[in-house]
Amino acid sequence: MNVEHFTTMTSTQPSIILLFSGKRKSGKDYVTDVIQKRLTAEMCCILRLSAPLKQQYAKDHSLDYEQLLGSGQYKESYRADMIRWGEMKRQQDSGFFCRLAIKHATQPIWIISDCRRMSDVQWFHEEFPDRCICVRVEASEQTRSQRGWRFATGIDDAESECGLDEAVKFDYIIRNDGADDVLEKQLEDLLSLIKSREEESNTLHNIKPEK
Ligand SMILES: Nc1ncnc2c1ncn2[C@@H]1O[C@H](COP(=O)(O)OP(=O)(O)OP(=O)(O)O)[C@@H](O)[C@H]1O
Ligand SMILES: C[C@@](O)(CCOP(=O)(O)O)CC(=O)O
Repeated sequence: MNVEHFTTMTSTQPSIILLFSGKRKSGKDYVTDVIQKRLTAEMCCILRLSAPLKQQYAKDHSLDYEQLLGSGQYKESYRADMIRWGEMKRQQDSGFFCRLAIKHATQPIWIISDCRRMSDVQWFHEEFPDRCICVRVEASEQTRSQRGWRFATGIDDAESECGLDEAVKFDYIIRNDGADDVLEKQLEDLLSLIKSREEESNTLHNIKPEK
């Protein structure tokens, strides 16, 4: 699908928010990067709830923020402690990282690439009613293992990984087991869904496209 199909909005509010979730190494970053490229960085930004978390955690613990953002072993060795640290903050204020993550966003389409908890999904639905699309990225355990995933007790069986396994109705589920043509077809379908929801949302919120 061409980017011209999507409108440039004059509003400072987003017209659509894609709430992405998925297990470790399901390919959330990979898939969201491809979608952003299709929509262009002018139209669409990727926001990570874990970015402000990792930034503050890196500062407090004298760690390399860039490596915590990456997909390598460095991040994994701090994951359990980052989860603990983040949950302490969330207990005081469940929207803490959501608010920080969206602070500087100006594009009309937002991708939240790492929703993990019901409180994340609820926060966005409450703050931005009628603008959210819930997308799940799934890959088999075999595929995830090939990408470096190993089951870790206390991580893969905890809320950070399982908080959205039930009780969320996903608007779209992407199977990402590595076949390019299969992924491509699903991305086409998702882009069509985004376009139609964007039109509905703009009508509902009376947002006018730029001339
Ligand atoms: N469809 C794909 N084709 C090729 N490589 C892929 C695909 N999906 C994911 N990968 C690769 O698998 C690895 C894990 O993907 P990614 O970092 O996107 O997963 P993630 O769900 O964001 O993981 P985590 O949250 O555990 O860091 C990366 O090296 C990525 O490039
Ligand atoms: C600490 C944590 O934010 C790490 C997320 O890292 P990533 O999205 O897998 O790159 C997970 C969590 O918030 O429970």
